[in-house]
Amino acid sequence: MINIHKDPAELGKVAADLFVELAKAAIQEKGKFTVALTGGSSPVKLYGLLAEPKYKDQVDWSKVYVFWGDERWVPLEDEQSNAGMAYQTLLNHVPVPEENIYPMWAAGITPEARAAEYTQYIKKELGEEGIFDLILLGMGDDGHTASLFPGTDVLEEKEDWVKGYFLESKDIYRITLTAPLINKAKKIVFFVFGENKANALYEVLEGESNADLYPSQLIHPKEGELLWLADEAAASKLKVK
Ligand SMILES: O=C(O)[C@H](O)[C@@H](O)[C@H](O)[C@H](O)COP(=O)(O)O
Repeated sequence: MINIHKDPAELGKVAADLFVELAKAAIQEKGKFTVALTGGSSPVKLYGLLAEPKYKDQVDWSKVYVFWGDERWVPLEDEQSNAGMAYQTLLNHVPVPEENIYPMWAAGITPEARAAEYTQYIKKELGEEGIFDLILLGMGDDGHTASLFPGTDVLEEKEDWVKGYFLESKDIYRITLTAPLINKAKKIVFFVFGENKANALYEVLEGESNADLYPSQLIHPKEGELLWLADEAAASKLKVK
């Protein structure tokens, strides 16, 4: 399903309401809410809103467990760090216990080994099923999502939940949840803003199926729900709205 809104500010509010609603429901149902955050610029508005009293005060943050969909392999202080951005905009401003937060990057370990460790953290908090309550995703103008980039081997992954690998096109190590894990989630929400995403959004949703070229096509929850939140600019090439 796709929801198209005027601009990113409006979409931020829709996403913040949804986050609060899902968190409350999960906490009421099973005593915890598990979420994988996205990096990039798209979620910044959402994180800022969630840190405001209007939203913050509605969530029992002691029962929120925070993971990431992907990370650039840099320390948290680096301006490229997805976790660093989430701390600055959200996590430093809400009472979520530090032990509930699982950044992907860690010192003194390879991205590949960290991927195996991260899988264990997911199992510890989510159980062997690995079903996130919510996974937030962005999409690049090349159709990548998380660190599932066009033409990379990680797109073929069928078993592992987390992978660390060297991304030649960006000259950096990445660590990412894989499509098989993401697709187990109860709810997956994509944020897509801006005219530069219009072509990729059209190709992913209405173009021919080619997940090697447009990896966001790999995202189809098995039993959960998929929601695309787009602004008018990103949705401008879609035929079905
Ligand atoms: O670490 C990353 O690079 C991301 O998680 C990536 O998948 C991102 O979500 C998209 O590139 C969209 O980025 P923007 O929101 O900045 O357009």
